[in-house]
Amino acid sequence: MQFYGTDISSRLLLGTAQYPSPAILAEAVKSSGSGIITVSLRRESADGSGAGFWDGLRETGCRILPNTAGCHSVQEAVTTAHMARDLFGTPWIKLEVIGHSDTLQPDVFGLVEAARILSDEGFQVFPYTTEDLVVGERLLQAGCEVLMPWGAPIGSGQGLRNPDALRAMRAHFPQVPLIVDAGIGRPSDAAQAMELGMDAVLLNTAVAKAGDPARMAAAMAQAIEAGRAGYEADPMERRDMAVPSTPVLGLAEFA
Ligand SMILES: CC(=O)[C@@H](O)[C@H](O)COP(=O)(O)O
Repeated sequence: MQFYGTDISSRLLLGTAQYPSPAILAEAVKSSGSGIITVSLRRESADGSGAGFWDGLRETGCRILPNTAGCHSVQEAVTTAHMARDLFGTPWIKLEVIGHSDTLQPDVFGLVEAARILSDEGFQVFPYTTEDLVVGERLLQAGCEVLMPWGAPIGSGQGLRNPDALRAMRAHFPQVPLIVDAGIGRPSDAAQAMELGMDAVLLNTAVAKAGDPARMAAAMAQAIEAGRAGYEADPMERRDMAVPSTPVLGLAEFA
């Protein structure tokens, strides 16, 4: 599996915010087996006081996917992406343009605009979007080669709110890498996303806020692997009626 031509070692992308300590974050990253971690430039200080934190992230050996979390306008997101490229030396950017402070849902109009600007400038954009197919198409036209539909509002831990729409997305964009981003609460949510045919899952709060983040990170990784294996194994169709699973041949008959 590749994102923008880069081979991906794990289908779990991990967020780095809200951990009780940098040491616990490092432990969680290690036990997740994740090869990609995402970091918010707006949430960490850009004046140099965040430098130790960013150095710690680099030491994990993971590829860094900077994000524009907290940006509410196209201009803010584009400027933040420029800072991220300077700081981390990567063309990758997880693009968030937030449209609503309560739901933290994407402003899909601003998102498409920002995606076009950044793609034209050579960025490889990972857009945090809704499951809307038309928006997905516009993002691809804007230059995105990956889509990141939300599972549920960021930080809510609600699990997949609209699995049917994610299934439709998979069918509509069979060749596009799809990463469910946000709202995962439990390993079963992550497994469900993978069973729907998603290529990867990005999550943060579920691990950072778990009682034992390292253990939860490992559980998420296992769930993602199991869900993917289940998808690839081509599950049986659901049936409306019972169908006996044990043969009746050879049973004794009583007159
Ligand atoms: C870290 C990050 O990028 C978040 O904005 C992301 O969307 C994850 O959401 P959860 O915290 O709900 O997993």
